[in-house]
Order: sequence, then C-alpha cells, then structure tokens
Amino acid sequence: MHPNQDNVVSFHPDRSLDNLPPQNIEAEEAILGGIMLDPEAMTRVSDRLVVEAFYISAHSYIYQAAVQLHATHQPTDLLSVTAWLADHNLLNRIGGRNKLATLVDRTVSAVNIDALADLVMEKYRRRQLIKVGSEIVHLGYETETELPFVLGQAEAKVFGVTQNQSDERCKVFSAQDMGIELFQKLEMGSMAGDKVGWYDVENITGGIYPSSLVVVAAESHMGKTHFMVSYAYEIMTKLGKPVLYVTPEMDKNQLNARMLARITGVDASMIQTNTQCYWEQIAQGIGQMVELPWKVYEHSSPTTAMIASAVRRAIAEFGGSIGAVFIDYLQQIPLESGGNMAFEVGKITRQIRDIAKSHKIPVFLGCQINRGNQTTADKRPNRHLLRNSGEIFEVCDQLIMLYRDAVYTKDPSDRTIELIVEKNRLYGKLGTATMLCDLSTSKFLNLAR
Ligand SMILES: Nc1ncnc2c1ncn2[C@@H]1O[C@H](COP(=O)(O)OP(=O)(O)OP(=O)(O)O)[C@@H](O)[C@H]1O
Repeated sequence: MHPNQDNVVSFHPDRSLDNLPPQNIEAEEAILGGIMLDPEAMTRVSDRLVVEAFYISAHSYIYQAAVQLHATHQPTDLLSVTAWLADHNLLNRIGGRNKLATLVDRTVSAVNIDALADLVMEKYRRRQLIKVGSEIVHLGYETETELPFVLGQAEAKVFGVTQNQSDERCKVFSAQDMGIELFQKLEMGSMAGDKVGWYDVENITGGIYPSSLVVVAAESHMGKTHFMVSYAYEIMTKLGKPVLYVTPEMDKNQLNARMLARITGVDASMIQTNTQCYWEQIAQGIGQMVELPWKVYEHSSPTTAMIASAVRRAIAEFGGSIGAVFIDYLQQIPLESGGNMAFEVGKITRQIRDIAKSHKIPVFLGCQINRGNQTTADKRPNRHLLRNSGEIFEVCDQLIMLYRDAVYTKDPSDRTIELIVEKNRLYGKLGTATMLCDLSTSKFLNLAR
C-alpha cells in the first residue's frame, strides 16, 4: 500500500528541470557566420569547440562541415560549406542555402569568436551536467545495487563532466600539434622522469613518470612497505609533490610511525614502545610530518572504485595535482566473488592502471608474491613468479622486485636490498640496483660509489 503522504518527508523532483536547457543560439549563429566569413576563424576555435556542443542540430551539421573542410586544408567559406553539405545530403536538414547566407549576412566579424566558442562550450557543459544529474537520480533509485558502488558511479559521472573526459577519450591529435608539444616538452626537460636521487635504481628506471603503473613485488617481509614509505617521503621532500598512500594492510598510525621514523631517524619500534625517551624528537618530527603534503586512505578492503574516489578527492584537496599514489598492496583489494581468480586480479590491475592514466599520475602498486624455487641456491624473484597472477606483468609499465639476502641468511649486519627491474616499458632498461636499507627507520640509501 502506498504510504500516507502526510507521513513522508516531502520530496519533489526539482521543477526547474522542466526549464529550457542552457543554450545560446545567438552565439552559435555568430560562430558559424564568423567561420564562413573569416578564413582564420576555424584555426581559433577548432581546438576548443566540439561538434556536439551546438544546441541546434542544424548548427552542429554546419560546424561539422567546417571541421571536415578545415581538417583537409580547404577553405570554410560560404561556397565550400554549402558544397560540402550538399555533397553529404545535409543541405535540406540545415534549412537550405538561405540559412547559410543569413548566418553570414548577420555576422559583422569573427573578432570575438574565441569567447563565443567558450560560451557555447560552457552551455554544453551545463547541459551535460543536467544529463548526468538525471542519471544520478536514477542511480539513487537503484536500491538493489550496493550503496558504495552507486556512490562511486555517481562521483565518476560528475568527474567525467568536470574533467571533460568524454571529449578527451576520442581526441585525435594532428602531427603538427604533436610535434609542437613534443618539442616544448623536450625543451623543458619534462619528458624525463622525476628523480629523487636514488641514483642506481633511477639510472635503470629513468625515474618516476606520470601515468605509469609501477608494480613493486616482493615476498612477505622483504620490505615493500618500507620501500614505498621511503619513496613517498623522497617524493614529498625532494620533489615537493603531494602523495596519497592507500593502506588496506596497515593501520594509519602504524604507517605514520614508520613515516615518523623516516623523518626523525628514531627506530619505529622505539617510537611506539619507548615514546617517553624520544619525546623531543617525536614532537619535532610530528611538527615536520604535519607540514608534508601527505594523505593516507585507510580501509581494510577497499575496492578499486573506492580507491579511485579517494584519489579524486586527494587531487581536489591538494589543489588539482598529486605527485604519486601508493597502494599497499594488490592482494588486499577484494576480488569479486565467484569469478576466476587470475582474471579478477588482472581486472583490478587494469582498473588501477586506468587511475594512473586518467589522472596522469604515477601509481605504485605493492604486490605480494609467493616464495620462488626453494631448492635452488639463488632465491631472487623473477617475473615468472607473476605469471599466474592475472595480467599483472602485462599491464604494468614497470616491475620492480625487491630482494634482501638477509631474509634467508639471517645476517643482521647485511643491510643491502636489491631492486630488480624486470620490466620497463617507459625507459627500456632492465637490471638490478643495490641500495642500503635501514628498516628500523624506513631509510633507503645509495651505496657508496
Ligand atoms: N623497527 C624495525 N627494525 C628493524 N627491522 C624492522 C623493523 N620493523 C620492521 N622490520 C623488518 O621489516 C621487514 C618487513 O618490512 P615490510 O613491512 O616493509 O615488509 P613487506 O614486504 O611489506 O611485508 P608484509 O607484506 O609481510 O608486511 C621484516 O623483515 C621486519 O623484521
């Protein structure tokens, strides 16, 4: 039975949704008139104005004609546009030759065409937002779907509008534009990876690259977390870039004790158990830690949608960019039940790679591997240990495997750690770098040369 209306909180769909969607027809007409009037106009708007942005469908056909002509280096004057539309049987759909002539007659000049293009794009974005809004309303009613999934979907839809993703995805770049961009990047040195001064390993990896998925794989206890905390610290302090650390495994206070150990040089176990003795260093260290661009997302079993959401939030809170994301580690991310395990692991890895690509940020993904062949003398890991773990090896851009001999020899004086670069799609080199690591303070040091 329907509930008595007096007993429910009033809930009215917004009446303003019946209003005419945001649009500016005069601006659309002036742009099209300007394009047919001024041979340079198309160069000024083609990068910022997409065909779908026009509210009137006839206008989008006319603009499409201009885009096609411009792309093949033909003029976009009245005659050429008319001929293109006639050749493509679109002349009647746009209102005939008179419509085109009227657009030209009404236009005085194309002097403001850039601003008009921005205006039309702005109206288009608002219409997209309304569309996404109504999709989110429908999501709200999908009570059979888990709420976290629904919220993640809603957030991703809004993000799609803010980031203009739909346009980015299908963007095709011209050789001329790409040449200019490449030249500028090379000239500025921004094609090289960011380096924190870990010479030997960065000599192999080339440094840290945006949009890259770096898998940091190791057996249990090899020091994955120490490595990632230490690298995060270097990125924040040497490069001055913000870091988000996703920690399903470790409580954030334990993780921060390690970060504090790295900052102060005081053993993490002492920080936790013998606090009073080190109070001064700890207080100073916390003072430094709160100044770091450091965020931690703690959740015992975060899905990739939740991680993506945390990344978006961190980027927004850090003012639009982030230096790196660390996820500690892959096997802590829950698999969808019932599926093939290798397939599910591959899917999660691809979803994490998408986070790196869509935000153009490096993502370091910890990965636990099983012990290799225990009968051979050499216990070093290699890429084959990942072979049965979905598509981790295929999907990642770089694979760094950690190995400490001391785990097997139990020699406490051996502080070396090997960083075995088994895959390097970004820079090409493979090889092993050896560093010194002080696990008590999560500090990684170059070997003296
Ligand atoms: N305060 C400390 N002093 C010295 N060694 C420590 C200290 N804390 C941890 N370790 C050592 O660090 C190693 C574990 O490092 P880490 O937690 O980074 O490993 P991991 O590869 O992430 O492994 P897991 O996934 O099992 O946690 C262990 O060998 C441990 O003995």
